[in-house]
Amino acid sequence: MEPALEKKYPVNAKDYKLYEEVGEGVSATVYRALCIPFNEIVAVKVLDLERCNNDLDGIRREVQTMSLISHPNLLQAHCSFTAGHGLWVVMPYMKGGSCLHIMKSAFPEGFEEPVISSLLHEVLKALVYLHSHGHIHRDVKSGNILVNSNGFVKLADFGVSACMFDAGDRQRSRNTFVGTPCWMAPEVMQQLHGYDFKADIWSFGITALELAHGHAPFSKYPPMKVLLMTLQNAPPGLDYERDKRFSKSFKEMVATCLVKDPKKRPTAEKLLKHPFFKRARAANYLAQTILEGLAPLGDRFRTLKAKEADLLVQNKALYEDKEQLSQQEYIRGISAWNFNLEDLKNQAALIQDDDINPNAEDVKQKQGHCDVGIPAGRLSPNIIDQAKVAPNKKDPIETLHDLEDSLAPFPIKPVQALKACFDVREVDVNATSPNWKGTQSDIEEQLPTQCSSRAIDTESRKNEGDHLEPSGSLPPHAIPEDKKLLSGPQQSDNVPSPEKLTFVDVKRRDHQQPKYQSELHRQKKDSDVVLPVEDTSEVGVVQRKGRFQVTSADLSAKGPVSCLSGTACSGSSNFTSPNIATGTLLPSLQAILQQNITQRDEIVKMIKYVEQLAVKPLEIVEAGINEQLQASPASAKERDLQSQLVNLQQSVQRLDEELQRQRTKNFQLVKQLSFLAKREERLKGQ
Ligand SMILES: Nc1ncnc2c1ncn2[C@@H]1O[C@H](COP(=O)(O)OP(=O)(O)OP(=O)(O)O)[C@@H](O)[C@H]1O
Repeated sequence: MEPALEKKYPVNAKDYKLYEEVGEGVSATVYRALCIPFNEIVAVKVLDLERCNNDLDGIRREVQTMSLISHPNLLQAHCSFTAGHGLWVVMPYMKGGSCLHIMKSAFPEGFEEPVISSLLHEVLKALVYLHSHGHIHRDVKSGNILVNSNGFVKLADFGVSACMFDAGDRQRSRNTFVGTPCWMAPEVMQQLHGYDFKADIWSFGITALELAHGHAPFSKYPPMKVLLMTLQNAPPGLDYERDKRFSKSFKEMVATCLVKDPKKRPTAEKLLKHPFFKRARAANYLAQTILEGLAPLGDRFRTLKAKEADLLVQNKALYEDKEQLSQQEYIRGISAWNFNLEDLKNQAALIQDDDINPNAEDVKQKQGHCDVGIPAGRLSPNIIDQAKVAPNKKDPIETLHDLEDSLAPFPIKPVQALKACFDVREVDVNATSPNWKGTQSDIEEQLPTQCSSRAIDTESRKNEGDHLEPSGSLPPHAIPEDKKLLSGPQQSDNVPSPEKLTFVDVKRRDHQQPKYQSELHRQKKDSDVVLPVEDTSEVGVVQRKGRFQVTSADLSAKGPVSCLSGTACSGSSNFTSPNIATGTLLPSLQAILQQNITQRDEIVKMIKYVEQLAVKPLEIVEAGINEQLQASPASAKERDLQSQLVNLQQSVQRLDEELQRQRTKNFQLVKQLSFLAKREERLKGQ
């Protein structure tokens, strides 16, 4: 441990004198500062708790991780404390700043290979340490690689790191969508099985390209487009004309990291043995090569900020263009993707015909070559065609459809991935729909059971605030029957298809309605597919996250809701209405009851199956977690199994909840049936 870290740094703001700004992130500003009692220059990262969007869990995680880790290549916090509505994190001052800032100031075309090797070698050592201690960094990028005045390299920013062995919320957070789109591994975007430390290896590969070119692949595109391109295109690599200057071993090293199948990526430990890192040189080499002649960090930061401002002024006409904004965020090295509706609207509007094409260079270089994620042969003709000819302009929803088709080889539907990107969660329709409340509609409340079952089957389902509910999906390979059980007509109506989704800014609805209607919504509204926002109110809300909801047209209170295939199941049916003949209702109710019983049986079967699979290994895992944290790192397979087991555990819990729900519904239906039967008898008697 470095001697400075053993000192007890004061935990009071008055003991620090803040100087100039040296960095800025999504929720934090970093200052050069003086620790007065020690007369020592430090960096103070001030996190604005109000700007953090209630992500206190994330902040806690960052501070916790920063103070627990201890490795020469990881930026460890000296201390942290709250001051006003800010959280101050005191850390060593890294005078050189981030590699991103160094590149932006002096190496716009990227670094030379020995520099890259030296930088990445240090980062890799940090990753080996983190992974062996059960952490995934999740935000590896040049903006988070800091260099001090002696050329020592430290990986920083644990704002989005996660612990792989954690139980509970933190474990579940591995199923969340965090990081920076350009550096984000496809499996993180896909959100199916969660992800593991191999996601860092992908980001490491992207960082290598960033250091080689001066920018990350796709960095000029808005996040939505980056998502599409990462999922659709072959992985980026060092195979362009301009990359001729790089060695074969560098190209190979990058290629091994940027494989879409995470299992095929090497571990950090294995990667460290790659011949490319034999070129790594000592810290003083870096100091001489990349730091010499650089202006002080504060000045560089100011210049970059001024450039950014200029860019904004110069592109006034394009001010609304998210590509510009995205670029500026990139220049600042900002990690998070800001999920607000305006972003969504602009991003959707930006997806044009050429947006989902691999760029010309890509096509030239990569046709016929596509990595394990989407083998070229398995690419839908759609994508291949797009690569060859310029298609007609399509609306964003159509584009999503195309994407859905073209991603058929992926185990997850892109809409699900996009839902994760939009960070919306599903809520129980019955609970939120005022039209399904009240005594008169008690029966109705019970009827659309299928509509709400989807709400349970989502991994983006979270409580408000920082608690995540159990992630939903069962590993398909673990339970082959799950497809059989959860697919088919019963499922189809539960899944809001892209054209049924409307993004609604709840908070702004009342006073900014015309402004916030997204392109997605407007276009569909025009074609009468989606209810006008005015009509949606709370009805049909299937997802909600913070102030955002996703509504489904099918859940309209005004129209009938076909929840069961071919079965009458109207959300607006009124059982007390004299217009409805009980004779026609009874068969329907009986059919629904039958469906419920069948479904319940399936769920019970599934629970049993999952329990059988899960119980024993889970005991072993629980007992072993502590050992693993201390002992040598588990193998990739072990980690994979652990991850699957946790998923299974969560699935059991989820299914159990669903079973309870179904039981209650069954009970109500039986009651209703007997009530109707009696009524019919009474009517016959009259
Ligand atoms: N200890 C440090 N010494 C010098 N500069 C620093 C230090 N820590 C951070 N910086 C600079 O401040 C920038 C923002 O810091 P940081 O990434 O930790 O903030 P953040 O809000 O977590 O940002 P993001 O989430 O966008 O990565 C960094 O990119 C880096 O340039």
